[in-house]
Amino acid sequence: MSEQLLNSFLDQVTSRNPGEKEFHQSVYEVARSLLPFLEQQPKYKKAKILERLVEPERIIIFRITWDDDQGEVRVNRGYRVQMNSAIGPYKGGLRFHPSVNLGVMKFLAFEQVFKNSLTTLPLGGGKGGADFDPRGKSDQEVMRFCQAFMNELYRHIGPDTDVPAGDIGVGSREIGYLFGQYRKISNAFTGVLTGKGWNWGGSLMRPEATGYGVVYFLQEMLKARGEDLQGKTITVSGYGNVGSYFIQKACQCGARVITIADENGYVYAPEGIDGEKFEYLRDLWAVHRRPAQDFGKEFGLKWVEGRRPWEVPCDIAVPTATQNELELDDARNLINNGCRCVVEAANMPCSPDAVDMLQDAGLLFAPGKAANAGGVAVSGLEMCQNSQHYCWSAEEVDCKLQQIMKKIHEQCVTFGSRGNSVNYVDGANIAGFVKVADAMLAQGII
Ligand SMILES: NC(=O)C1=CN([C@@H]2O[C@H](COP(=O)(O)OP(=O)(O)OC[C@H]3O[C@@H](n4cnc5c(N)ncnc54)[C@H](O)[C@@H]3O)[C@@H](O)[C@H]2O)C=CC1
Ligand SMILES: O=C(O)CCC(=O)C(=O)O
Repeated sequence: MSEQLLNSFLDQVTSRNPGEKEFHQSVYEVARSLLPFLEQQPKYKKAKILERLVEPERIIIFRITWDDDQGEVRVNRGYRVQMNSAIGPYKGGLRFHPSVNLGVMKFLAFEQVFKNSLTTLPLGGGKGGADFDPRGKSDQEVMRFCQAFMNELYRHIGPDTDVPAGDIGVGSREIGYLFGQYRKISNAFTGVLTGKGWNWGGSLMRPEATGYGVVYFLQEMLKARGEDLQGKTITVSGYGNVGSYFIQKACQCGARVITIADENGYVYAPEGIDGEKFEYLRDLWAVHRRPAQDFGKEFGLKWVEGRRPWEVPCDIAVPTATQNELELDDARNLINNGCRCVVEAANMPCSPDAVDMLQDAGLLFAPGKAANAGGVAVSGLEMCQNSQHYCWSAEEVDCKLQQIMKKIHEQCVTFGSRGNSVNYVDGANIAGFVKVADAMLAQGII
Protein backbone atom coordinates (compact mmCIF):
# COMPACT_ATOMS: atom_id res chain seq x y z
CA MET A 1 0.00 0.00 0.00
CA SER A 2 1.32 3.42 -0.75
CA GLU A 3 1.88 5.65 2.26
CA GLN A 4 0.44 8.37 0.05
CA LEU A 5 -2.95 6.67 -0.15
CA LEU A 6 -3.09 6.20 3.62
CA ASN A 7 -1.97 9.76 4.32
CA SER A 8 -4.46 11.28 1.92
CA PHE A 9 -7.33 9.26 3.46
CA LEU A 10 -6.26 10.25 6.97
CA ASP A 11 -5.89 13.90 5.96
CA GLN A 12 -9.51 13.90 4.84
CA VAL A 13 -10.68 12.31 8.10
CA THR A 14 -8.61 14.74 10.18
CA SER A 15 -9.82 17.84 8.38
CA ARG A 16 -13.47 16.75 8.58
CA ASN A 17 -13.14 15.93 12.30
CA PRO A 18 -10.75 18.52 13.74
CA GLY A 19 -9.35 18.02 17.23
CA GLU A 20 -10.74 14.50 17.67
CA LYS A 21 -7.38 12.84 18.24
CA GLU A 22 -8.62 9.51 19.63
CA PHE A 23 -10.97 9.13 16.67
CA HIS A 24 -8.11 9.88 14.24
CA GLN A 25 -6.00 7.25 16.00
CA SER A 26 -8.64 4.53 15.75
CA VAL A 27 -9.27 5.30 12.07
CA TYR A 28 -5.51 5.21 11.40
CA GLU A 29 -5.23 1.75 12.97
CA VAL A 30 -8.10 0.38 10.91
CA ALA A 31 -7.20 2.12 7.64
CA ARG A 32 -3.66 0.71 7.78
CA SER A 33 -5.08 -2.80 7.75
CA LEU A 34 -7.87 -2.11 5.29
CA LEU A 35 -6.38 -0.02 2.49
CA PRO A 36 -4.12 -2.80 1.11
CA PHE A 37 -7.09 -5.20 1.31
CA LEU A 38 -9.36 -2.72 -0.48
CA GLU A 39 -6.88 -2.48 -3.36
CA GLN A 40 -7.83 -6.09 -4.14
CA GLN A 41 -11.58 -5.48 -3.61
CA PRO A 42 -12.85 -2.89 -6.11
CA LYS A 43 -16.51 -3.47 -5.11
CA TYR A 44 -15.89 -1.97 -1.66
CA LYS A 45 -13.79 0.85 -3.06
CA LYS A 46 -16.36 1.78 -5.68
CA ALA A 47 -19.16 1.94 -3.09
CA LYS A 48 -16.91 4.08 -0.82
CA ILE A 49 -17.57 1.75 2.11
CA LEU A 50 -14.63 2.95 4.20
CA GLU A 51 -15.50 6.61 3.62
CA ARG A 52 -19.07 5.83 4.75
CA LEU A 53 -17.90 3.85 7.79
CA VAL A 54 -15.95 6.77 9.25
CA GLU A 55 -19.02 9.01 9.05
CA PRO A 56 -21.44 8.31 11.95
CA GLU A 57 -25.03 7.68 10.87
CA ARG A 58 -26.18 10.01 13.64
CA ILE A 59 -24.75 11.86 16.64
CA ILE A 60 -26.89 13.09 19.51
CA ILE A 61 -25.40 15.65 21.91
CA PHE A 62 -27.48 16.87 24.81
CA ARG A 63 -27.50 18.83 28.05
CA ILE A 64 -27.97 17.04 31.36
CA THR A 65 -29.08 19.19 34.28
CA TRP A 66 -29.33 17.80 37.82
CA ASP A 67 -28.91 19.00 41.37
CA ASP A 68 -26.32 17.73 43.84
CA ASP A 69 -26.77 16.94 47.53
CA GLN A 70 -26.08 20.58 48.45
CA GLY A 71 -28.89 21.71 46.16
CA GLU A 72 -26.48 23.21 43.64
CA VAL A 73 -27.46 22.92 39.97
CA ARG A 74 -24.96 20.94 37.88
CA VAL A 75 -24.66 20.79 34.09
CA ASN A 76 -23.04 17.99 32.09
CA ARG A 77 -22.88 17.07 28.42
CA GLY A 78 -24.25 13.75 27.14
CA TYR A 79 -23.56 11.90 23.87
CA ARG A 80 -24.80 8.98 21.85
CA VAL A 81 -22.90 8.22 18.64
CA GLN A 82 -24.96 5.91 16.41
CA MET A 83 -22.16 4.82 14.15
CA ASN A 84 -23.44 2.02 11.92
CA SER A 85 -26.59 -0.11 11.89
CA ALA A 86 -26.05 -2.15 8.72
CA ILE A 87 -25.98 -5.50 10.54
CA GLY A 88 -28.23 -4.77 13.53
CA PRO A 89 -29.42 -2.19 16.05
CA TYR A 90 -26.75 0.17 17.40
CA LYS A 91 -25.08 -1.52 20.37
CA GLY A 92 -22.38 -0.30 22.72
CA GLY A 93 -21.75 0.99 26.19
CA LEU A 94 -22.13 4.28 28.03
CA ARG A 95 -19.07 5.86 29.64
CA PHE A 96 -19.32 8.30 32.56
CA HIS A 97 -15.89 9.87 33.01
CA PRO A 98 -14.60 13.48 33.06
CA SER A 99 -12.42 12.76 29.98
CA VAL A 100 -15.46 12.02 27.78
CA ASN A 101 -15.68 14.24 24.68
CA LEU A 102 -16.85 13.83 21.10
CA GLY A 103 -13.53 12.41 19.85
CA VAL A 104 -13.49 9.74 22.58
CA MET A 105 -17.11 8.81 21.87
CA LYS A 106 -16.47 8.53 18.13
CA PHE A 107 -13.37 6.37 18.54
CA LEU A 108 -15.27 4.01 20.83
CA ALA A 109 -18.27 3.85 18.49
CA PHE A 110 -16.01 3.22 15.48
CA GLU A 111 -14.19 0.36 17.27
CA GLN A 112 -17.54 -1.05 18.34
CA VAL A 113 -18.72 -1.48 14.73
CA PHE A 114 -15.86 -3.88 13.94
CA LYS A 115 -15.98 -5.60 17.32
CA ASN A 116 -19.70 -6.27 17.14
CA SER A 117 -19.34 -7.64 13.64
CA LEU A 118 -16.68 -10.09 14.91
CA THR A 119 -19.04 -11.47 17.58
CA THR A 120 -21.00 -13.25 14.78
CA LEU A 121 -24.20 -11.70 16.21
CA PRO A 122 -26.48 -9.15 14.46
CA LEU A 123 -25.28 -6.04 16.29
CA GLY A 124 -24.57 -2.59 14.85
CA GLY A 125 -22.17 -0.22 16.58
CA GLY A 126 -22.67 2.79 18.84
CA LYS A 127 -21.34 4.35 22.01
CA GLY A 128 -22.37 7.07 24.42
CA GLY A 129 -21.76 8.67 27.76
CA ALA A 130 -21.19 11.90 29.59
CA ASP A 131 -18.40 13.99 31.13
CA PHE A 132 -19.79 13.09 34.56
CA ASP A 133 -17.56 11.57 37.25
CA PRO A 134 -19.39 9.11 39.51
CA ARG A 135 -16.37 9.08 41.87
CA GLY A 136 -17.10 10.93 45.09
CA LYS A 137 -20.84 11.21 44.33
CA SER A 138 -23.51 9.81 46.64
CA ASP A 139 -25.91 7.11 45.41
CA GLN A 140 -28.67 9.73 45.37
CA GLU A 141 -26.59 12.05 43.16
CA VAL A 142 -25.74 9.22 40.77
CA MET A 143 -29.43 8.31 40.62
CA ARG A 144 -30.52 11.88 39.85
CA PHE A 145 -27.83 12.17 37.20
CA CYS A 146 -28.85 8.87 35.54
CA GLN A 147 -32.51 9.91 35.54
CA ALA A 148 -31.67 13.27 33.96
CA PHE A 149 -29.49 11.51 31.34
CA MET A 150 -32.29 9.11 30.44
CA ASN A 151 -34.86 11.93 30.25
CA GLU A 152 -33.22 12.87 26.96
CA LEU A 153 -31.69 9.58 25.76
CA TYR A 154 -34.92 7.56 25.94
CA ARG A 155 -36.32 9.07 22.73
CA HIS A 156 -33.32 7.87 20.69
CA ILE A 157 -33.06 4.24 21.88
CA GLY A 158 -35.18 1.07 21.85
CA PRO A 159 -34.75 -2.71 21.80
CA ASP A 160 -34.67 -2.77 17.97
CA THR A 161 -33.06 0.66 17.51
CA ASP A 162 -30.20 1.21 19.91
CA VAL A 163 -29.34 -0.79 23.03
CA PRO A 164 -26.79 0.84 25.38
CA ALA A 165 -24.90 -0.94 28.20
CA GLY A 166 -22.09 -0.15 30.66
CA ASP A 167 -18.51 1.00 30.16
CA ILE A 168 -16.11 2.97 32.40
CA GLY A 169 -18.05 4.45 35.32
CA VAL A 170 -21.30 2.72 34.35
CA GLY A 171 -21.86 -0.53 36.23
CA SER A 172 -24.87 -2.38 37.58
CA ARG A 173 -25.90 0.53 39.85
CA GLU A 174 -26.02 3.03 36.97
CA ILE A 175 -27.73 0.56 34.60
CA GLY A 176 -30.39 0.05 37.29
CA TYR A 177 -31.14 3.76 37.60
CA LEU A 178 -31.09 4.26 33.81
CA PHE A 179 -33.41 1.30 33.22
CA GLY A 180 -35.81 2.40 35.98
CA GLN A 181 -36.17 5.82 34.42
CA TYR A 182 -36.61 4.41 30.88
CA ARG A 183 -39.32 2.03 32.12
CA LYS A 184 -41.14 4.87 33.88
CA ILE A 185 -41.06 7.27 30.93
CA SER A 186 -41.87 4.76 28.22
CA ASN A 187 -44.27 2.61 30.24
CA ALA A 188 -42.61 -0.47 28.76
CA PHE A 189 -40.43 -3.24 30.16
CA THR A 190 -38.17 -4.07 27.23
CA GLY A 191 -34.60 -5.12 26.53
CA VAL A 192 -33.52 -1.53 25.91
CA LEU A 193 -30.35 -1.80 27.99
CA THR A 194 -28.04 -4.72 28.71
CA GLY A 195 -26.06 -5.40 31.86
CA LYS A 196 -29.34 -5.48 33.81
CA GLY A 197 -29.61 -7.34 37.12
CA TRP A 198 -30.28 -11.07 36.59
CA ASN A 199 -33.65 -10.88 38.36
CA TRP A 200 -34.96 -8.05 36.15
CA GLY A 201 -34.04 -9.14 32.67
CA GLY A 202 -30.25 -9.39 32.79
CA SER A 203 -28.18 -12.28 31.54
CA LEU A 204 -26.25 -14.46 33.91
CA MET A 205 -22.53 -14.11 33.18
CA ARG A 206 -22.78 -10.59 31.69
CA PRO A 207 -20.74 -9.10 34.57
CA GLU A 208 -18.01 -11.68 34.02
CA ALA A 209 -18.23 -11.82 30.23
CA THR A 210 -15.65 -9.26 29.09
CA GLY A 211 -12.90 -10.39 31.46
CA TYR A 212 -13.61 -14.09 30.97
CA GLY A 213 -13.81 -13.59 27.21
CA VAL A 214 -10.34 -12.00 27.22
CA VAL A 215 -8.98 -15.10 28.94
CA TYR A 216 -10.72 -17.41 26.43
CA PHE A 217 -9.23 -15.42 23.53
CA LEU A 218 -5.78 -15.47 25.14
CA GLN A 219 -6.05 -19.23 25.60
CA GLU A 220 -6.80 -19.63 21.88
CA MET A 221 -3.75 -17.55 20.96
CA LEU A 222 -1.51 -19.55 23.28
CA LYS A 223 -2.98 -22.85 22.08
CA ALA A 224 -2.07 -21.94 18.51
CA ARG A 225 1.54 -21.76 19.77
CA GLY A 226 1.33 -24.97 21.76
CA GLU A 227 1.20 -23.14 25.11
CA ASP A 228 -1.28 -22.51 27.91
CA LEU A 229 -1.79 -20.21 30.89
CA GLN A 230 -0.46 -22.55 33.57
CA GLY A 231 2.30 -20.84 35.58
CA LYS A 232 2.35 -17.63 33.49
CA THR A 233 2.82 -14.30 35.27
CA ILE A 234 0.51 -11.50 34.14
CA THR A 235 0.56 -7.75 34.76
CA VAL A 236 -2.80 -5.97 34.74
CA SER A 237 -3.78 -2.30 35.14
CA GLY A 238 -7.49 -1.49 35.80
CA TYR A 239 -9.44 -3.52 38.37
CA GLY A 240 -12.97 -2.52 37.38
CA ASN A 241 -15.47 -4.75 35.62
CA VAL A 242 -13.07 -5.98 32.94
CA GLY A 243 -9.92 -6.15 35.05
CA SER A 244 -11.36 -7.93 38.07
CA TYR A 245 -13.11 -10.72 36.15
CA PHE A 246 -10.06 -11.15 33.93
CA ILE A 247 -8.00 -11.67 37.09
CA GLN A 248 -10.49 -14.19 38.48
CA LYS A 249 -10.58 -16.37 35.37
CA ALA A 250 -6.83 -16.11 34.68
CA CYS A 251 -6.15 -17.36 38.25
CA GLN A 252 -8.63 -20.21 37.80
CA CYS A 253 -6.61 -21.20 34.72
CA GLY A 254 -3.35 -21.39 36.67
CA ALA A 255 -1.84 -17.97 35.91
CA ARG A 256 -0.55 -15.51 38.54
CA VAL A 257 -1.65 -11.87 38.25
CA ILE A 258 0.91 -9.67 40.01
CA THR A 259 -0.20 -6.03 39.58
CA ILE A 260 -3.19 -3.73 39.56
CA ALA A 261 -3.04 -0.01 38.83
CA ASP A 262 -4.82 3.28 38.41
CA GLU A 263 -3.80 6.67 37.04
CA ASN A 264 -1.63 7.35 40.14
CA GLY A 265 0.53 4.23 40.27
CA TYR A 266 0.44 0.47 40.77
CA VAL A 267 0.36 -2.21 43.46
CA TYR A 268 2.85 -5.10 43.19
CA ALA A 269 1.45 -8.41 44.45
CA PRO A 270 4.21 -10.97 43.75
CA GLU A 271 2.23 -13.89 45.25
CA GLY A 272 -0.73 -13.22 42.96
CA ILE A 273 -4.28 -11.93 43.48
CA ASP A 274 -6.71 -14.65 44.47
CA GLY A 275 -8.76 -15.84 47.46
CA GLU A 276 -9.53 -13.06 49.93
CA LYS A 277 -7.40 -10.61 47.93
CA PHE A 278 -9.64 -11.13 44.93
CA GLU A 279 -12.83 -10.86 47.04
CA TYR A 280 -11.63 -7.49 48.34
CA LEU A 281 -10.52 -6.30 44.92
CA ARG A 282 -13.79 -7.18 43.17
CA ASP A 283 -15.72 -4.58 45.17
CA LEU A 284 -12.96 -1.99 45.42
CA TRP A 285 -13.92 -0.17 42.21
CA ALA A 286 -17.23 -1.77 41.30
CA VAL A 287 -18.89 -0.88 44.61
CA HIS A 288 -16.71 1.65 46.41
CA ARG A 289 -14.92 3.44 43.51
CA ARG A 290 -11.75 3.44 45.66
CA PRO A 291 -8.14 3.93 44.47
CA ALA A 292 -5.69 1.07 43.83
CA GLN A 293 -3.54 2.18 46.75
CA ASP A 294 -6.24 0.97 49.18
CA PHE A 295 -5.62 -2.59 47.96
CA GLY A 296 -1.91 -2.26 48.77
CA LYS A 297 -2.67 -0.87 52.23
CA GLU A 298 -5.18 -3.62 53.04
CA PHE A 299 -2.73 -6.45 52.26
CA GLY A 300 0.63 -4.80 53.05
CA LEU A 301 1.70 -4.80 49.37
CA LYS A 302 4.17 -2.44 47.72
CA TRP A 303 2.64 0.71 46.18
CA VAL A 304 4.67 2.29 43.37
CA GLU A 305 3.63 5.92 43.00
CA GLY A 306 3.47 7.63 39.61
CA ARG A 307 4.58 4.61 37.55
CA ARG A 308 2.90 2.07 35.31
CA PRO A 309 2.78 -1.71 35.86
CA TRP A 310 4.42 -2.37 32.49
CA GLU A 311 7.89 -2.02 34.09
CA VAL A 312 7.32 -5.23 36.10
CA PRO A 313 8.75 -8.40 34.45
CA CYS A 314 5.94 -10.69 33.26
CA ASP A 315 5.06 -13.26 30.60
CA ILE A 316 1.86 -11.51 29.55
CA ALA A 317 0.66 -7.89 29.91
CA VAL A 318 -3.06 -7.05 29.87
CA PRO A 319 -4.09 -3.38 29.93
CA THR A 320 -7.64 -3.30 31.31
CA ALA A 321 -8.26 0.41 32.05
CA THR A 322 -8.40 3.02 29.30
CA GLN A 323 -7.07 4.32 25.97
CA ASN A 324 -3.33 4.96 25.52
CA GLU A 325 -2.33 3.61 28.92
CA LEU A 326 0.54 1.62 27.33
CA GLU A 327 2.90 3.76 25.25
CA LEU A 328 6.27 3.41 23.51
CA ASP A 329 8.45 3.40 26.65
CA ASP A 330 6.15 0.86 28.25
CA ALA A 331 6.42 -1.39 25.19
CA ARG A 332 10.21 -1.11 25.38
CA ASN A 333 10.17 -2.08 29.07
CA LEU A 334 7.97 -5.09 28.35
CA ILE A 335 10.22 -6.32 25.55
CA ASN A 336 13.42 -5.79 27.55
CA ASN A 337 11.93 -7.69 30.49
CA GLY A 338 11.04 -10.74 28.39
CA CYS A 339 7.27 -10.29 28.02
CA ARG A 340 5.94 -12.50 25.20
CA CYS A 341 2.34 -11.45 24.78
CA VAL A 342 0.19 -8.31 25.12
CA VAL A 343 -3.60 -8.53 25.09
CA GLU A 344 -5.74 -5.40 24.92
CA ALA A 345 -8.63 -5.90 27.35
CA ALA A 346 -9.48 -2.18 27.35
CA ASN A 347 -10.41 -0.28 24.17
CA MET A 348 -7.30 1.00 22.33
CA PRO A 349 -5.07 0.95 25.45
CA CYS A 350 -1.87 0.74 23.37
CA SER A 351 -0.62 3.68 21.34
CA PRO A 352 0.10 2.91 17.65
CA ASP A 353 3.90 3.19 18.03
CA ALA A 354 3.75 0.80 21.00
CA VAL A 355 1.76 -1.70 18.92
CA ASP A 356 4.30 -1.47 16.09
CA MET A 357 7.20 -2.02 18.48
CA LEU A 358 5.55 -5.04 20.13
CA GLN A 359 4.67 -6.64 16.81
CA ASP A 360 8.11 -5.93 15.31
CA ALA A 361 9.70 -7.62 18.33
CA GLY A 362 7.62 -10.72 17.58
CA LEU A 363 5.30 -10.59 20.60
CA LEU A 364 1.83 -12.05 20.32
CA PHE A 365 -0.47 -9.03 20.21
CA ALA A 366 -4.28 -9.08 20.49
CA PRO A 367 -6.28 -5.93 19.65
CA GLY A 368 -9.15 -4.97 21.96
CA LYS A 369 -11.83 -5.24 19.30
CA ALA A 370 -11.17 -9.00 19.15
CA ALA A 371 -10.02 -9.81 22.68
CA ASN A 372 -12.64 -7.85 24.65
CA ALA A 373 -15.64 -8.65 22.42
CA GLY A 374 -17.00 -11.17 24.93
CA GLY A 375 -18.80 -8.42 26.86
CA VAL A 376 -20.85 -7.15 23.98
CA ALA A 377 -21.35 -10.73 22.77
CA VAL A 378 -23.07 -11.65 26.04
CA SER A 379 -25.01 -8.39 25.78
CA GLY A 380 -26.20 -9.74 22.41
CA LEU A 381 -27.17 -12.96 24.18
CA GLU A 382 -29.03 -10.88 26.79
CA MET A 383 -31.01 -9.29 23.94
CA CYS A 384 -31.87 -12.78 22.61
CA GLN A 385 -33.08 -13.90 26.04
CA ASN A 386 -35.12 -10.69 26.49
CA SER A 387 -36.84 -11.08 23.13
CA GLN A 388 -37.75 -14.69 24.01
CA HIS A 389 -38.80 -13.69 27.56
CA TYR A 390 -36.54 -16.45 28.74
CA CYS A 391 -33.28 -16.90 30.56
CA TRP A 392 -30.40 -19.32 30.12
CA SER A 393 -28.27 -20.86 32.87
CA ALA A 394 -24.80 -19.48 33.62
CA GLU A 395 -23.29 -22.65 32.13
CA GLU A 396 -25.22 -22.20 28.87
CA VAL A 397 -24.14 -18.57 28.54
CA ASP A 398 -20.52 -19.34 29.42
CA CYS A 399 -20.45 -22.14 26.86
CA LYS A 400 -21.80 -19.82 24.13
CA LEU A 401 -19.26 -17.17 25.14
CA GLN A 402 -16.40 -19.66 24.79
CA GLN A 403 -17.67 -20.68 21.34
CA ILE A 404 -17.92 -17.04 20.24
CA MET A 405 -14.38 -16.20 21.42
CA LYS A 406 -13.11 -19.24 19.55
CA LYS A 407 -14.88 -18.07 16.38
CA ILE A 408 -13.45 -14.57 16.76
CA HIS A 409 -9.99 -16.10 17.01
CA GLU A 410 -10.64 -18.21 13.91
CA GLN A 411 -11.72 -15.11 11.94
CA CYS A 412 -8.52 -13.30 12.97
CA VAL A 413 -6.47 -16.27 11.77
CA THR A 414 -8.39 -16.48 8.48
CA PHE A 415 -7.82 -12.83 7.60
CA GLY A 416 -4.56 -12.18 9.48
CA SER A 417 -2.31 -15.14 8.66
CA ARG A 418 1.04 -13.93 7.31
CA GLY A 419 3.30 -16.92 6.60
CA ASN A 420 3.88 -18.69 9.90
CA SER A 421 2.49 -15.94 12.09
CA VAL A 422 -0.84 -14.19 12.60
CA ASN A 423 -1.27 -10.42 12.54
CA TYR A 424 -4.31 -10.24 14.84
CA VAL A 425 -4.74 -6.50 14.20
CA ASP A 426 -5.13 -6.96 10.45
CA GLY A 427 -7.20 -10.11 10.96
CA ALA A 428 -9.69 -8.43 13.30
CA ASN A 429 -9.99 -5.28 11.20
CA ILE A 430 -10.53 -7.08 7.90
CA ALA A 431 -12.87 -9.76 9.25
CA GLY A 432 -14.94 -7.14 11.11
CA PHE A 433 -15.07 -4.98 8.00
CA VAL A 434 -16.15 -7.62 5.49
CA LYS A 435 -19.42 -8.53 7.23
CA VAL A 436 -20.49 -4.89 7.64
CA ALA A 437 -19.32 -3.93 4.15
CA ASP A 438 -21.26 -6.76 2.50
CA ALA A 439 -24.40 -5.72 4.38
CA MET A 440 -23.93 -2.12 3.26
CA LEU A 441 -23.45 -3.21 -0.36
CA ALA A 442 -26.61 -5.34 -0.20
CA GLN A 443 -28.66 -2.47 1.26
CA GLY A 444 -27.72 0.09 -1.41
CA ILE A 445 -26.63 3.72 -1.25
CA ILE A 446 -28.30 4.98 1.92
N1 LIG B 1 -17.44 -3.16 30.68
C1 LIG B 1 -17.37 -3.85 29.55
O1 LIG B 1 -18.15 -4.78 29.32
C2 LIG B 1 -16.36 -3.51 28.52
C3 LIG B 1 -15.37 -2.58 28.74
N2 LIG B 1 -14.38 -2.40 27.82
C4 LIG B 1 -13.30 -1.45 28.05
O2 LIG B 1 -12.52 -1.89 29.16
C5 LIG B 1 -11.96 -0.76 29.85
C6 LIG B 1 -12.36 -0.79 31.30
O3 LIG B 1 -13.78 -0.74 31.39
P1 LIG B 1 -14.57 -1.22 32.69
O4 LIG B 1 -13.80 -2.25 33.41
O5 LIG B 1 -15.95 -1.51 32.27
O6 LIG B 1 -14.60 0.12 33.53
P2 LIG B 1 -14.74 0.30 35.11
O7 LIG B 1 -15.27 1.63 35.33
O8 LIG B 1 -15.44 -0.87 35.71
O9 LIG B 1 -13.21 0.23 35.59
C7 LIG B 1 -12.27 1.16 35.12
C8 LIG B 1 -10.92 0.87 35.74
O10 LIG B 1 -9.96 1.70 35.09
C9 LIG B 1 -9.35 2.57 36.03
N3 LIG B 1 -9.17 3.87 35.34
C10 LIG B 1 -10.13 4.72 34.93
N4 LIG B 1 -9.57 5.78 34.33
C11 LIG B 1 -8.24 5.55 34.35
C12 LIG B 1 -7.11 6.27 33.87
N5 LIG B 1 -7.26 7.46 33.28
N6 LIG B 1 -5.89 5.73 34.04
C13 LIG B 1 -5.73 4.53 34.66
N7 LIG B 1 -6.77 3.82 35.14
C14 LIG B 1 -7.99 4.33 34.99
C15 LIG B 1 -10.26 2.63 37.21
O11 LIG B 1 -9.50 2.87 38.39
C16 LIG B 1 -10.84 1.20 37.21
O12 LIG B 1 -9.94 0.31 37.84
C17 LIG B 1 -12.43 0.46 29.05
O13 LIG B 1 -11.47 0.75 28.06
C18 LIG B 1 -13.71 -0.04 28.39
O14 LIG B 1 -14.02 0.72 27.25
C19 LIG B 1 -14.34 -3.13 26.67
C20 LIG B 1 -15.28 -4.07 26.41
C21 LIG B 1 -16.43 -4.27 27.27
O1 LIG C 1 -22.22 -4.67 26.14
C1 LIG C 1 -22.26 -3.71 25.40
O2 LIG C 1 -23.22 -3.40 24.71
C2 LIG C 1 -21.12 -2.75 25.27
C3 LIG C 1 -19.78 -3.22 25.68
C4 LIG C 1 -18.81 -2.14 25.31
O3 LIG C 1 -19.06 -0.98 25.54
C5 LIG C 1 -17.60 -2.47 24.60
O4 LIG C 1 -17.52 -3.56 24.03
O5 LIG C 1 -16.67 -1.63 24.56
